[in-house]
Amino acid sequence: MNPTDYPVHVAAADGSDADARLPSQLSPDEFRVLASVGVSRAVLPGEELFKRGEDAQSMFLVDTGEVRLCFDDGLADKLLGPGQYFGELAVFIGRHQRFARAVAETPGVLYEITQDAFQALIDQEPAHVARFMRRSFAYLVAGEHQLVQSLRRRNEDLLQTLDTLRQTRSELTVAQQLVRSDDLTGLANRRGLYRYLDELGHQPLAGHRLALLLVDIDHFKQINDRSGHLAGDAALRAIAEEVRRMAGPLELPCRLGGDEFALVLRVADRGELANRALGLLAAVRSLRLPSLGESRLSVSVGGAFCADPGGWAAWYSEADRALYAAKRQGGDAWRLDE
Ligand SMILES: Nc1nc2c(ncn2[C@@H]2O[C@H](COP(=O)(O)OP(=O)(O)OP(=O)(O)O)[C@@H](O)[C@H]2O)c(=O)[nH]1
Repeated sequence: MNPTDYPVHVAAADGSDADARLPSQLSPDEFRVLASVGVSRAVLPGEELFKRGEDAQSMFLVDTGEVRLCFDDGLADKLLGPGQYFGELAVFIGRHQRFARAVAETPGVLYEITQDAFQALIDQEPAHVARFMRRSFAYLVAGEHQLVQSLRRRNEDLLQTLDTLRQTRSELTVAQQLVRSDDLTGLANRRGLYRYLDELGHQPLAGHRLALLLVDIDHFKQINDRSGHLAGDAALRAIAEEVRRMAGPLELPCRLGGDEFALVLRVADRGELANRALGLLAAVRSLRLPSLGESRLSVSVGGAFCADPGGWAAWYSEADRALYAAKRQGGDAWRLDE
């Protein structure tokens, strides 16, 4: 066999080939020549020949028994048997740190060849040594190539996993948005409102006051009864649109449930809050929905300023009191709880 034709078999980097054997099998002739400059040494199972990271000064031939090379870093171990060699870089390139740990797997006999002994062999048997080195380098290059391939495959797997994670994250974001919004109107729901209030606690208000407007449709039950549930839904969507239009970019329009909506606003003062509430009353009053025929829509609005966004219950009940004051007034009106 041509020296470079030796089948090269390197254990897979994923450790799937734990019992891989190096094909670095020496011919009896090569073994004899190399062993002639080595020192024979008997080893017992578990005996450590060198550690990973240790300064390398000699190479080894396995005469009998087996030796395990442990690379760690997720690479599979390699098991070497009679006629195989390892640690050869120590005699090729001189001092370097060992890549692996070598441990005797079974009782056996090894030949240890030092750098000086190898140097002497180069002078005595240049043709043999040249052939041996050529074959060893071919093996090392092929091993390196397989390692690069395996790292590339691993990298591709990682990129794919990353893609899947990104997709899952965006699906999660969509799912979170759905969980926090109302199906019928697309406005935030109660869960969305609580989340918004949580986040509000950490944001500066820049000279504004936080205010809540509670909005409830007047006589909505009658609308459903007279025009049907679908017409009622259309009315809810149309009013939701007006509530949404009334909200600025940092403000939250939401549907709390049934025919009740809420707007969390940032206003300068009472006057601005009144204008926003009156604007909403007027916008709803001017709605004309074909599905409602001659029936007109109106809402009642209750407002309250907020002392603490964490104290939602108190804030809500103040706005609710104002809302019912507006209802008692006959609806289509707004009141502020002061
Ligand atoms: N079409 C429709 N109706 C709903 C929906 N959710 C709740 N409703 C109805 O909204 C109505 C609310 O009625 P009430 O709470 O009595 O209020 P109201 O008739 O507006 O009375 P006032 O508030 O006192 O003016 C009920 O008849 C509910 O069935 C919905 O998603 N779609």
